[in-house]
Amino acid sequence: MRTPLIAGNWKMNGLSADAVALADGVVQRVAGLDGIETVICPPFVHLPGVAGRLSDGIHLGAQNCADAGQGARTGEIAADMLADLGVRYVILGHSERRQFYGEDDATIAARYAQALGAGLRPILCVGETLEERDAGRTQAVVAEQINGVIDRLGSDTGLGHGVIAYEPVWAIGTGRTATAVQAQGVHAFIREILGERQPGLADTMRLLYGGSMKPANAADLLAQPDVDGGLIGGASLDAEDFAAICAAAARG
Ligand SMILES: O=C[C@H](O)COP(=O)(O)O
Repeated sequence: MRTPLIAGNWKMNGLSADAVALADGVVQRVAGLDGIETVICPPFVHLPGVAGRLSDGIHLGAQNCADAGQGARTGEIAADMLADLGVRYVILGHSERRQFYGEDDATIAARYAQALGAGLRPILCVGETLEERDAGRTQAVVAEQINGVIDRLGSDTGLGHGVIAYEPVWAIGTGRTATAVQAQGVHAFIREILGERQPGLADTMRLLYGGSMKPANAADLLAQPDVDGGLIGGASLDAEDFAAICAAAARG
């Protein structure tokens, strides 16, 4: 039995007062929901402010962590610094990091290893561009992204207690969502990869869908057998919308 997980990725939005108000709005609406886990991932600078507002079952997440331990890495944040603030989850390999900051499988794997080492739960993002989907390369791209991390982590640790988020790049912030059937197809494929590479995790690892998930389409997506939750961008900036998605996950 996989507990549904709904994670809100606030991306680079909000000043400190906005972050606290949004966290309060989420806690107020989500705290009573049973049977789901909720994570909110504010920008780094808002982590301490938001940490003090959360209640049981609502965890703190970060949007990245460094690919090395503390030291000479200007502008980076080490995984143990995040753990020290009460962060439990960390998003890694988001397509915006891959696209705008050139993060590749090697750096993502190094970040993943750092996160596991600090006791954080990585949320590894994978997904194809529209061009890749149109060229029939969705499975190849997703497999390459997952295997690229597993190969570098080595068999001792593997993906550990992480989570995978399937986020088709063409659905992120575009209002264009993968259909429930498309999402389920890729999630089932990811489970096949896990079955081959990390058999112990194939049934237990949670697979999130991300890409224009909203209250209107959440129930349909979350009803799919291999969709165990969502990684929510735009809709996580509205406490009511985010709570409605959490409620759909709790009902499903
Ligand atoms: O991390 C979240 C994803 O990028 C999805 O963003 P979105 O819900 O705004 O499409």
